[in-house]
Amino acid sequence: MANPDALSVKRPIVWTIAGSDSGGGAGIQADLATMSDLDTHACSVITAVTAQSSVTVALVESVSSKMLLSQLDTLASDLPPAAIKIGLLANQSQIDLLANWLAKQRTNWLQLGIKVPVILDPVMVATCGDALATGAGLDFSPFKGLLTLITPNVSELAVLAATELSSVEACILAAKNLSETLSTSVLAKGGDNGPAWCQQQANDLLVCVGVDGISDKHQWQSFWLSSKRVETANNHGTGCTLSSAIAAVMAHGFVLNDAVVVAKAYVNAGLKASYQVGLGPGCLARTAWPQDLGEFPHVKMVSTSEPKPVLLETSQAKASDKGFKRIDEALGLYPVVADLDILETLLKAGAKTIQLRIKDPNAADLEQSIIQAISLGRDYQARVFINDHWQLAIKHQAYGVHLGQEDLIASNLAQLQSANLALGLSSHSYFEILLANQHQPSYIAFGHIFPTTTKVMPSKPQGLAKLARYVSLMKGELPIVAIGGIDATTLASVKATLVDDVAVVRALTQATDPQAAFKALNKAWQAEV
Ligand SMILES: Cc1ncc(COP(=O)(O)OP(=O)(O)O)c(N)n1
Ligand SMILES: Cc1nc(C(=O)O)sc1CCOP(=O)(O)O
Ligand SMILES: [Mg+2]
Repeated sequence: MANPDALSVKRPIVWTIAGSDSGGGAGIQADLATMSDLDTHACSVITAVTAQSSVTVALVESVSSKMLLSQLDTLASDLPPAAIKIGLLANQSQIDLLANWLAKQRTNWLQLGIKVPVILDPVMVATCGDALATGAGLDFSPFKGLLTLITPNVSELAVLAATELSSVEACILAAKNLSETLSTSVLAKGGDNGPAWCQQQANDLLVCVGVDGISDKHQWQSFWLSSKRVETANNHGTGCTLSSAIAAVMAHGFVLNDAVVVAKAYVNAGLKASYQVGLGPGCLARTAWPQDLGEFPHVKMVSTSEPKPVLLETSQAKASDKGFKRIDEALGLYPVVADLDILETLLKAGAKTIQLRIKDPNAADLEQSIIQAISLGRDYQARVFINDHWQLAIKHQAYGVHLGQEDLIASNLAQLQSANLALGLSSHSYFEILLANQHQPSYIAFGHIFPTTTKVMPSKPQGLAKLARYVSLMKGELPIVAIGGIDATTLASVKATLVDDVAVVRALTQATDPQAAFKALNKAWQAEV
């Protein structure tokens, strides 16, 4: 069970609707290789056949409307997609036909309660510089409201926006305008050497529009995703690989923001292992689901006061100065409780880490409760974390503070760090793990693993397969604490993912004998797998 792949029940179906690249590095060929490498079953709808090598596109022939439609209908009846990637559309009539078809299917799927993510890579030119689509300016507006994400590179964005993108601000504006015009999230890719402002490193801009299952604080926001540029000439098929990886990861049930960062890590790893073939740019290698944190991008929310992406050298140096207190002993079974009686009961039962979580900021005896919880922690030599109320935690010198991603924006982390408090941060996705990890907290909580009634969550239950993926990504970096719906019946399966620690609320607070419940659960947690 430690191997996340072993937890995938079956290969979800992903479609690529794109053109054939006879050279094998891009188009349908790159898409199928990527989708298969990322544990999905790939189906193809071919829009055009290209006579293409690494140095030239000799001929492009689009398939007939009849053939395009027949491929779509034939697949839909037997191999319905969990996600769709659209690449080369050879002419305007293909755009119109596909948009019409998608609009009808979308209604059918929605009636069945199915939402199929659609990722459009607006391919216009091959890596060798030759044009692939015919017609001066393709009009993608028929796709309005039908897409989940569009992934133009900076040059394609400039064509779509009919303007030069010579500054960061111009790029942000064009991406936001495109997101409004097509009612979709946008990933504007700065990976190819483009304007001067994006040559130093690879900066992609993600504009989030109505993304399912993410924090309200990230909705409608834009983020810079920055990676060091991988110096290689072998970049043929990078855009195809990225967009098909996004579709494949979404087909596994990850939210859009996660799919984008995983796909970026996949492309970075693929570029590093890329190989020369033919006389022109060679191809990306297929390196399977990324498990190396170093391949993932740095994430920065765009604000009007700080619109520019970070300079990676500087931000990495800063992060290492900023690390929060390391926790030497495992947190273990970590109860999260709302009052002092149960806090003391569980300390008596042997809890060595515990959290006081009082959600009402106007609770009459809030400060007094916090003082007493901290003092009880000292009496029982236990680590007491205070949820949310970081100023009171500093004032009364708690062991640590637990904050959500939403709380991060309103908290002063520098103050917490200089007071030498430990910091736990919540996360609910790869994307939030990256954001949390950039603050170098003492641990990262990840949830909710199973359904919970303790709080209303914007995200879906993550399940064990995702938990195992996050654990394998973060092993050796920081302790990961699993939370949400964990009880005596699920504890063993959570432990089998090799997660470091587990936090529980109801399994203890709603037990008839919380002390006995703690002892039993703790024994099960401490037992060898
Ligand atoms: C260990 C642990 N993990 C997650 C949470 C949730 O924290 P947060 O996202 O701040 O939500 P609230 O608890 O404040 O509702 C937690 N408290 N503890
Ligand atoms: C407080 C909390 N935070 C979560 C997160 O995923 O961030 S899940 C959660 C509730 C956990 O309660 P129970 O153990 O009763 O399911
Ligand atoms: Mg909180």
